[in-house]
Amino acid sequence: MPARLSDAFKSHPVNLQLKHPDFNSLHELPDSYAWTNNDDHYPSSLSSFGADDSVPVIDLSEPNAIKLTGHACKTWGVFQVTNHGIPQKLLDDIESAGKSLFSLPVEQKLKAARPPDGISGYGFARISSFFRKLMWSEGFTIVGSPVDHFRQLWPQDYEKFWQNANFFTIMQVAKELNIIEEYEKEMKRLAGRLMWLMLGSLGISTEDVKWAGSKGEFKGASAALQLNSYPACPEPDRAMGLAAHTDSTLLTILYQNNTSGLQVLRDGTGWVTVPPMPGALVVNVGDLIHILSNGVYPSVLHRAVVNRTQHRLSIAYLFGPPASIQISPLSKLVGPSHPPLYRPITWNEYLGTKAKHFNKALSSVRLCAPLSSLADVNDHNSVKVV
Ligand SMILES: C=C1C[C@]23C[C@H]1CC[C@H]2[C@@]12CCC[C@@](C)(C(=O)O1)[C@H]2[C@@H]3C(=O)O
Ligand SMILES: O=C(O)CCC(=O)C(=O)O
Ligand SMILES: [Fe+2]
Repeated sequence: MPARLSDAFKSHPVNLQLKHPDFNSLHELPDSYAWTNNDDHYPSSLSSFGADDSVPVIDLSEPNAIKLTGHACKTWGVFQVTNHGIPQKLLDDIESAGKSLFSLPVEQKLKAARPPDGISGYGFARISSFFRKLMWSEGFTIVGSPVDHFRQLWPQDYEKFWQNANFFTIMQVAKELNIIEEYEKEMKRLAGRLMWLMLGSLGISTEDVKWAGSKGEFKGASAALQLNSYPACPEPDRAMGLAAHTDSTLLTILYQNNTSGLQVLRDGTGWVTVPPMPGALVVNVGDLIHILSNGVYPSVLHRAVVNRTQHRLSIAYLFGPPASIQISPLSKLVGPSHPPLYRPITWNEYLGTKAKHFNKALSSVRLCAPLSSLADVNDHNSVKVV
């Protein structure tokens, strides 16, 4: 049987069974949440106010969207998209569904805690184990059908729930499960479209990517939905919502509510805020596009900061290939003058590598170490970007 995404961490369990706090009851920042510059692997304070250095916004209905996408991937690794075809109603609905999940009592959420060797469930971000300090956030990871999740995450409650709940509650939960399902379906379609804008701009066509299917529809693709909640924080300048990382995906589509917090690290500039734009979605280049493109489209280092007054919510659709397909630099992009820089690796194997090496994961699959004089500035893991 081919490997499934949900098995990715079976051989790399991570123990994060720390009790999650009730953030709303904390009126000052506990020491365990107070970050200093030394606690992050990357510079934390450099903030950019440059008005002309802002993340590209691409209107997907424009005829030159493909060119703009290629340029954004090469120079930023992140862009926002408008006219993407996801109905505003669905974005509003998924935001409400996310809010209602996070507003459950802590004990209820902890019943759905992600097991150490699992991918799905409630808890701190997986990468938390690489830091001495805790992040000011909580998350739900959903892989596959939300109905199966409901059953798996709250097994004791599942049968009882359908037997005892009143009509209104049942309708409410059914509606939320439906919204998550619909959101996953729409995101998958958009992810496929974005993949072809990215690959197309590199001169790659559907025949070049066998696992994309004959119509390039990425039928066997896998994905995870990550709901992130960042409660208002009494001392935002000393806290970290989600520490700097690149996504272990092909690409990530992120919806953020109207509160800013997402920042990307830009060479020579520092941390640049990706401002929330009503109706727009953020697209990140992940490590697997970095590999497929042989480093031409570098994955983007990003993080989430928090604020004093507003609760922030983000929903990331983490899109990847079928879990057991080998990903390697596309043959059209390699040749005598462009040797392949990365060895073939499956998504599951890469997730395991990330669980083990975190920000050294990409360089650990690199074939030839860059000479210091030819340092690959696109590889965050070999060169510190300051
Ligand atoms: C498919 C994925 C991608 C994961 C692991 C697994 C499920 C959850 C994803 C995230 C979501 C939050 C940031 C991150 C860094 C984390 O800690 O969990 C992501 C990670 C990755 O991109 O590496
Ligand atoms: O909350 C955000 O803006 C970032 C979330 C993120 O980076 C992730 O879920 O991978
Ligand atoms: Fe991310």
